[in-house]
Amino acid sequence: MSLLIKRWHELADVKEELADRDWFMGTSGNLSIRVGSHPTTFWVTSSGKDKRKRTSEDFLLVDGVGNPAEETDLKPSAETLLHVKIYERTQAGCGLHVHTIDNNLISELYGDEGEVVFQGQEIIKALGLWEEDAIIKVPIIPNYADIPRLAEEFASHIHGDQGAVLIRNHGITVWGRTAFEAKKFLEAYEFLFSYQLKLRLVQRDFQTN
Ligand SMILES: CSCCC(=O)C(=O)COP(=O)(O)O
Ligand SMILES: [Zn+2]
Repeated sequence: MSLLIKRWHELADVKEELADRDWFMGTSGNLSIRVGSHPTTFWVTSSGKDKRKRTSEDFLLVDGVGNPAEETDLKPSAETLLHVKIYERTQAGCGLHVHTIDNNLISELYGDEGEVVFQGQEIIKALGLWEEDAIIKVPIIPNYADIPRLAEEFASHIHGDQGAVLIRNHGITVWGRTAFEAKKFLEAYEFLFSYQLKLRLVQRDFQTN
């Protein structure tokens, strides 16, 4: 099997797993996987599709600036430019963007602070930080409607082959060296968000009773 096809299936499998979690509400979300580096090419989800369905039109191959690399009627994700920034600045192999209620709530609750900070959670080890007192900070950026502006702001928070940025009241974009790693990170972040929200609710109930 060619690398091109192998990566297509890898991304399709990740898409299926995230769909099983119901993380593609209302056609939201977009995914990408690197195919080449010299020059950069990657598979990216077609814009506006129901990402819970598995079809031959789910992904199209784009070049290093996000334009289709082959003749196609498919339109790359409206947010392809954010994936471009990841591959331009890092050796990352995969980028995942999902809208969940939890990541939207966290982005709104901590948006004015510009970041949300986690510490003292075992799941932080899934992000590659194994120290007992490891701290994880997720930047939160404004949801600019202008995608080049959003992509520039997003890019200012890319500092390595793995990372995550929350877009306020929009969603999260996570990247990693491989599709497996990016998915693992995404799941860990969503765990932390869900925990934090539930903790705040329980604490509030505890205080009022
Ligand atoms: C339908 S949600 C608005 C667009 C969006 O934020 C998104 O993630 C999906 O857009 P795409 O063009 O990638 O389908
Ligand atoms: Zn989005």
